Amino acid sequence: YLLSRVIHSAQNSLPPGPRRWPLIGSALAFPSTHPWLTFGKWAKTYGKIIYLDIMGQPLVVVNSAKAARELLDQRSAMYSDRPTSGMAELSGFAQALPMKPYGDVWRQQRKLVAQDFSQSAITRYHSVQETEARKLVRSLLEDPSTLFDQLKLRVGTIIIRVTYGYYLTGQQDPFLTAPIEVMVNFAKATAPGTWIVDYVPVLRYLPRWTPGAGFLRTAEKWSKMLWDVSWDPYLWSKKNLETGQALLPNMCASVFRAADGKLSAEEEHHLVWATSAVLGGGLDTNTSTALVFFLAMMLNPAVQAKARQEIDDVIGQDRLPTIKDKPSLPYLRSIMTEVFRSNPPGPMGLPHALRKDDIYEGMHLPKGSLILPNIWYMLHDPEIYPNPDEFNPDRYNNLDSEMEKVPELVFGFGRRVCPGRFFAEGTFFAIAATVLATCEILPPVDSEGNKVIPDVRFSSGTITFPSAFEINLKCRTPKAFELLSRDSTDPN
Ligand code: HEM
Repeated sequence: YLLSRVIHSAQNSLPPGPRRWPLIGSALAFPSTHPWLTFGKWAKTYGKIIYLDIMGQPLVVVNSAKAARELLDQRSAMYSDRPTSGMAELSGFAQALPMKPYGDVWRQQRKLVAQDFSQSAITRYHSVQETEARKLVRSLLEDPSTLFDQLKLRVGTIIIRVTYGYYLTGQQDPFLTAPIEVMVNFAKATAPGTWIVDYVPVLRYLPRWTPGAGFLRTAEKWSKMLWDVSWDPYLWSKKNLETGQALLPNMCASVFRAADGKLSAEEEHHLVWATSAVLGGGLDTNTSTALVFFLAMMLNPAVQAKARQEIDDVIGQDRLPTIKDKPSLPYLRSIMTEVFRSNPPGPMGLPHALRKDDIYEGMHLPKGSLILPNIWYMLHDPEIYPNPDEFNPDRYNNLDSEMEKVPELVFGFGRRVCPGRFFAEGTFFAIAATVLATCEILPPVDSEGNKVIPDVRFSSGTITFPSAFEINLKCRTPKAFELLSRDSTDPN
């Protein structure tokens, strides 16, 4: 009763935001690309919580880490839902846990992922991550111009191997090319402000032949692709667990074993969509992170040299670093942190949805609002990170308590926080440590021997990527080259 009275009195105190017009609300002001940059600029005018209304759909942008913590973490029972209608749902993405509404099905799927990728369970995947990192560096030494393709291949190999026990045959393997294509659709389907049907759900009932209903045909096509991408590797894994071709351990096999090989139709459904979420969650995010790392290293030779020195001091040159060495390499951890801070792969995370009316610092946040955390701005707020555009791993003073604040934002919030965080950090560490221990990352040179420094832009969308750039890679010593050709046999 009290809350409803407070809400009533706060009816007129929605958070500030751009002007709202009748019917369309603030649709005209919604940025068509890179919304995190515009929302960040708006922080100066409107403050850290911004209210928009797109054709009746309330949207709340959260520009402050403190507010995100207080709302999405501390009030997580109210803030853990996802938007339930619109293009993402029409395209089938709401079947997999990242976009599932908060509830039992989400809980079942999430449990499967959380078990297999818990901090203690993932040590059994270390050797897969380390071996693929070595293969990556070897291929890059052969031809550094293949950086983008090789990264997709190696990150894809890791995630598909640990999820289904399948080892990719190469870059053209459909088990890799199909999910990459589906991730492009995912980025488009979930980009806020793109689809009118996200705000006017009744449009989904348009007859398919009407002008303007093209999005329905697109959604149908995307939905079919998603279905195949989710079921095909799962069915392969199920069949080949019996033939012995599926490599162990892997997530599907672990779930089968725990159930004595007998899954009900419902359990099988949960497993298919949970594994599909792992594939989707782990592919583009880790590729984007590793690309930003290579770019940052090429542009910052002094940072690179300092990291190499740390590895030489702590590990020496007779073996390669393994993921177990991470706690003893604080400078390398600062570099990883700075990579995440400078360009978080998901600049606005994933939208949460608010289940009930709420009041925050006297402002009314209406039930059903989409909550968009502007992670990018939280990590570029000059009051918290002075000179935010400078790549400076020293800003953390090697302190884990300072570093930790970055992944705590980059991997999302509350009950929806990324369940793949520690596995993702393992893949990233394996790549970063292996390449720094063995190579120098240099800019390419033109025909006259001048360094070519690329002008890199970042794409818009749910997961952001740097535009194409090239690197040069020089192996440090013959011994380093020799170490790279061994698989990691760490029995962890
Ligand atoms: C650098 C790598 C990664 C980053 C930056 C990242 C970031 C995120 C973010 C921001 C969210 C949304 C959290 C929220 O709603 O507040 C998320 C969700 C999710 N991520 Fe990751 N992620 C990464 C890697 C992975 C990996 C490797 C996996 C697979 C094991 C994974 C699986 C998932 C899943 C299943 C969800 C949905 C969780 C839910 O809705 O309950 N992610 N991730």
